[in-house]
Amino acid sequence: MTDKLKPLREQIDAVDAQILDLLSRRARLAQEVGHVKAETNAPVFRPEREAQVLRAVAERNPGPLKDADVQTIFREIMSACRSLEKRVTVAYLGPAGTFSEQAVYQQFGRAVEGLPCVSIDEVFRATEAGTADFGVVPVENSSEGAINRTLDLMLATTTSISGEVSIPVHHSLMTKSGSMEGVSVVCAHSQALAQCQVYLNTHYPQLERRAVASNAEAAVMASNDPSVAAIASEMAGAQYQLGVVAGHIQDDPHNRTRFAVIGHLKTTPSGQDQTSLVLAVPNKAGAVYNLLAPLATHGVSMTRFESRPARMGTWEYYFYVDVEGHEQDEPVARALHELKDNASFFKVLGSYPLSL
Ligand SMILES: O=C(O)C(=O)C[C@]1(C(=O)O)C=C[C@@H](O)C=C1
Repeated sequence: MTDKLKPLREQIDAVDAQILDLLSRRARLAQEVGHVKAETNAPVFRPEREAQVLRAVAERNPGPLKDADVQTIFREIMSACRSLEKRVTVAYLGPAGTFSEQAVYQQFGRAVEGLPCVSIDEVFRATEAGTADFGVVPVENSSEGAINRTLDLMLATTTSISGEVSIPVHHSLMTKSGSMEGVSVVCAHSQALAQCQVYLNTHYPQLERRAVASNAEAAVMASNDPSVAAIASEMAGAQYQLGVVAGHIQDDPHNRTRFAVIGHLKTTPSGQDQTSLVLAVPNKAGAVYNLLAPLATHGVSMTRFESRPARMGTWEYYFYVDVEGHEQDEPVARALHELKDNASFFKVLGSYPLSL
């Protein structure tokens, strides 16, 4: 067996040496890009370029590695190269171990400075103030719908959206001991409790359910108190040394959360983009129909439509609309121009690459 392995391992060593040489060459090129950018004060993080690189890698992938795995490797390569130009700071809803932190790594790779914040408001504040270069905030969950606080703050602040990340959300029930003996309360973020209600009703109907600020906070509580069970990601459980009682307990096995990357960057078209808008119309019959007509006229697809009360006591609404394409793409630009004329309020939240 060893005789057969030896020559194969020698070949792997030789390939690794080549990979390392190529990586160093790539890193030096990124450093040069960094110098050029520094001269013109150009932004280091370019999500549209990174999306193009990752799409090209998947298209060129000859196998046998899976496209998603090759993309993960290249995301980390770009992350490390980018950090030679500048290590970007990204604010997210903490503490460490939340799905928001996972979303940060999914978008930026591991070579970033994560800035855990206590609330979604704080993520917006840190990003607006420039304490963080970017922020990552939850926008919607496939089972529970929109995260209203995020929608309200997108309307109210000067940040724009420069990317989106969608991640699978799998919840586990965890305790300090890995068993449910002596447990009287289960803690989690209210969204997670809602996403696991069928499981909890079936298996633990007698347990008190307590909503806390985040699933990671629930994990911290469970790590300090054997009477507390937490619902959180296994990543959070591992971070706080919890034992898993049951995994994948969310009612919807395909449960996902979409996150937005917010900042001050305006991205240029990547070829496969989406544009997010907030609109309002005067409260009269047919107004919403007329508002959206330009999208159909110019063949622009709407992928999301969400309404939020304007909170002025007048039964007026803001509409959060996502359309396919970049605001600089000709049909989108035309449609937006006409939409703006029909709307009593119009704000482009951002155009950004579709998540992979
Ligand atoms: O092409 C650039 O603008 C780079 O800075 C290089 C690079 C990369 O490593 O490929 C790194 C960071 C950017 O976000 C995009 C790409």
